[in-house]
Amino acid sequence: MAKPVIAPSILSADFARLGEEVDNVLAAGADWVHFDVMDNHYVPNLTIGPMVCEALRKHGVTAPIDVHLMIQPVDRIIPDFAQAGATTISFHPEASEHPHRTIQSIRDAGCKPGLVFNPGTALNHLDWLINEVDLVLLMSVNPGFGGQKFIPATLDKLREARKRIDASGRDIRLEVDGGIKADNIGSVAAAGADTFVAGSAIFGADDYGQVIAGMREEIEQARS
Ligand SMILES: O=C(CO)[C@H](O)[C@H](O)COP(=O)(O)O
Repeated sequence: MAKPVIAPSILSADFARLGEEVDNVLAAGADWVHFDVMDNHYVPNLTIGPMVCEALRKHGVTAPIDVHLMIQPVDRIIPDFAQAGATTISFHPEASEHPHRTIQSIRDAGCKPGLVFNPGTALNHLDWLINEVDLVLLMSVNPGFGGQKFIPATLDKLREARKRIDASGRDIRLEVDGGIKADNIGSVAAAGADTFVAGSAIFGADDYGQVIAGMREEIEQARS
């Protein structure tokens, strides 16, 4: 099983102090920075774009920046995010007219492509795209807002995604996002996730390091 990755979602960070918040969460043991891009069209909320990603790189962030596009259309912003320093770029296949082409353009831009599935979206897009992606992200809440409750049916979906990834024989991360806390991260790890996005559980705590360490312990226990 791949090394667990904890990716705090900056959606729940204090945007007035974003650079400092990201520095603090990485110093507290986070592996990646999860970067939620919302357009008030594909999802009913509006957040941040490539300029903020570039600003984090200029600030000195060297950790992987895991961009989750909740936007429609998808394609035209990809080169800008690559230029801005994105590491992975994930998108919702139903938001792209040509998901295979979108994946190709993410790779051509020098980033790792990922596919994202909403709670109500079947995994069928993996049938013909699993060999093209480096990451599969299952949403465990409906996208658009932090601080929502984890949807338990995600556990069965994670098991299904894990089977498909293992059968592919490829090195693909299985990421989960939405309502992840220390008290459910063990069950999502046991269901096959290896990459864990958490926003409010981390940025809402006084001690980021304590929450991240607690999450790691739960993951290790679930794997042992
Ligand atoms: O993509 C998202 C919402 O669309 C967020 O990353 C996600 O909800 C994380 O926040 P929390 O851990 O508070 O649920």
